[in-house]
Amino acid sequence: MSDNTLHDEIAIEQQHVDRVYARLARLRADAAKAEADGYQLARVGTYGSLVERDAMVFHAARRRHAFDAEHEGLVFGRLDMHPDHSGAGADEVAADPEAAAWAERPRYIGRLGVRTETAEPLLIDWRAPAAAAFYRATAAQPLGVIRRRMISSFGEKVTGLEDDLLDPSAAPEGMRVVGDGALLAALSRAKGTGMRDIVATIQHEQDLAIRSPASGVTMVEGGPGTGKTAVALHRAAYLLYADRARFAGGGVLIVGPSPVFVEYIETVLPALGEESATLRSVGQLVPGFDATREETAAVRAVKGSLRMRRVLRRAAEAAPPGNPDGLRLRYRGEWLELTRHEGEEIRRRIGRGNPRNAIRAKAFGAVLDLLWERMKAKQPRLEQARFDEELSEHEGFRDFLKAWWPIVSPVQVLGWLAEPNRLRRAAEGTLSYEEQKLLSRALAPLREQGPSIDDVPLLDELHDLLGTQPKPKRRRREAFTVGGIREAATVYERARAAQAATPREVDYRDYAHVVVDEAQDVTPMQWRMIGRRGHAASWTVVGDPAQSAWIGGANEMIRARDEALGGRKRHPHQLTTNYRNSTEIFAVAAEVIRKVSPDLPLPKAVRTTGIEPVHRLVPAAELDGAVRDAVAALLSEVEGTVGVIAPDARARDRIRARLSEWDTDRLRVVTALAAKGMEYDAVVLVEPGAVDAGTDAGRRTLYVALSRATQRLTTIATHPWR
Ligand SMILES: Nc1ncnc2c1ncn2[C@@H]1O[C@H](COP(=O)(O)OP(=O)(O)OP(=O)(O)O)[C@@H](O)[C@H]1O
Repeated sequence: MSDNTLHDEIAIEQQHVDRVYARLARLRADAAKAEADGYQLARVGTYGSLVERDAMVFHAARRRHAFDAEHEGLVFGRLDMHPDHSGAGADEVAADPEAAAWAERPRYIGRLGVRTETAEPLLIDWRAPAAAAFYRATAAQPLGVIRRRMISSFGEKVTGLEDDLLDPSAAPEGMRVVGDGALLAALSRAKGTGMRDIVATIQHEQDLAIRSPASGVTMVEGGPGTGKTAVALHRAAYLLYADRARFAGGGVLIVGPSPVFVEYIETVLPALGEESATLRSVGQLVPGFDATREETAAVRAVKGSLRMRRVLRRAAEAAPPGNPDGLRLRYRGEWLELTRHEGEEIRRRIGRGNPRNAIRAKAFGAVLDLLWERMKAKQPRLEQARFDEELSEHEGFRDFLKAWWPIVSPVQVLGWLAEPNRLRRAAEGTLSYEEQKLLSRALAPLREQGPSIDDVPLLDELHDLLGTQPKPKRRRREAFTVGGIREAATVYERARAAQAATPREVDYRDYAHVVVDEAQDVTPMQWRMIGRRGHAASWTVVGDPAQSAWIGGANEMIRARDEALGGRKRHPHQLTTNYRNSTEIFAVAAEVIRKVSPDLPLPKAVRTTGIEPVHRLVPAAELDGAVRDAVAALLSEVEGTVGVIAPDARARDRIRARLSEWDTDRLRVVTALAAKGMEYDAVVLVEPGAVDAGTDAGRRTLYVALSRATQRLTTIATHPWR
């Protein structure tokens, strides 16, 4: 291919790209005008014109918003199709009648759909059925595509082209083919601090998972770097496009392992033009908590186990600390008494299996009834209503009730279990002595430091077990009545007011779709917490069992997951190519995981750099200095990010302090656990042997840590570890 050929072909594509941008400018101006006209209509003042105004303003504002969004690489693909458009696929035409209109001319694929004034298609949205061939066509199955072209741009200027000739026998004379691989070019680019969308280079197997049916459960598995997270996010965008009413209306929830991870992926959906999904890390899923503190694997195994349900139920039903010994008070010249034992009898009878905060009034009633029986015998002429009223006002009686059946919060009840004797009573027969010791110690920091990530599902469970105190009913004020006079309002204003009056509850639980990333590390108790928010949802669950650090029961985890997902139909997908690591880097990670699972099918890394990872062994006293040297070298060798991965939180904090002189967004220091799902151009892995710790779960975490880098990997150890 000569430079001239490329130059000529770029010029051809530039013409089309210019047409698209010109049309977009026109549409944007039209939308702004329609919005302004809509407001003008309001002056006319008839009811009909108000309704019309509402509709106009609403639609125009939405369209303008879509056109205004920044579109890096707005046009990124072109398909030259076989003239006999049956090649486009009968199914495709049936699903998208426009596919027929596209068969005759090149299809341009982009981030949104654009048409000419006469409704001829200029650009097709990547999520539309007619765009599927861009991602799915192969030389073996061209799906009617003769040439697939990837178009790279900078702003509105076309800068490069990469072609795949999929059906040479059908190529018309003079069809030119340029470039040598869009994917590899995309993969070799340095990464920024946030994940990028892959809309221009989605691969066949990924596209199948992205466009998997909207109902049921799409399960995506694959090794490190195979694009599971990318697929999950593009799938969310696809669902929001394919059935906006259902998914934007009900909401899409995306759950990731850590806040660092959420921060890493949060720009992908906006880049795809989607803002409406809710992203949360597992520690942030319950309103009011923003937990980041990690637990050791052993503590996670206890806190994450389904056995905690029983322990928590017992704790939720137990007498509170400071439970009074009994009640003894003087009333109308008589002694009224309730022994501690009687109080506990009532607690057992009324409290068992019931949310204690919600049934407080019932418990108080039971005490009053018992005391009334006694009083009645002594003062037969006293009326019960009078007795109830007077006693309820009695300060001594009220103090007793407050101490005997206080309103308690989930944090308080979980905190009670830090006390070994209390924990023993709740965990007897459920947790071993060793587990109890571990748990009570791990709960000690709760009060001072707030909950750990693995406390949050326990608090969520307790929230349901304890219930809430019923609020006294208030009369509802009508939204449009002010000072007793009903205001007239437009449909639009009413719709807006209705929305404002019923915003999504703080603890919204009715998501239409839930995406769970890094599912291999979701503990059974976390599955319950996530499941509560997706009772009626369809699901996308992505993960890699080989990267799991969970040392609790594997069956228990699957059972909890299946309970959350219910009996919905599963659509399994496997991803097999590692797009992140160079072959040299992935070879080191593969060697580690082979020790745990010799027969595990591993993904194939597609990019070779010729640069081998560096493994340094240093005396303990030189460890931190060696880390600093490695960081300094890598920051100058790669353009993008450098991740320093420490074996645990203590080492992370120490190293972070030693590296504080580099005040750059390019440098990140994380624990091996927090490195889950993350990606850096260069990685310095500190003390791999301490991550491994001689256990299978440790090796799997080491496998994760070793597979984070795209370009360079340096390990620094004080003991041999390979
Ligand atoms: N089709 C593609 N085109 C270009 N880049 C891709 C493609 N698929 C994946 N990538 C890139 O490969 C890297 C790994 O993707 P991603 O993080 O989604 O993988 P993963 O399977 O979730 O990895 P892990 O399990 O290790 O966390 C990302 O930088 C992503 O942008």
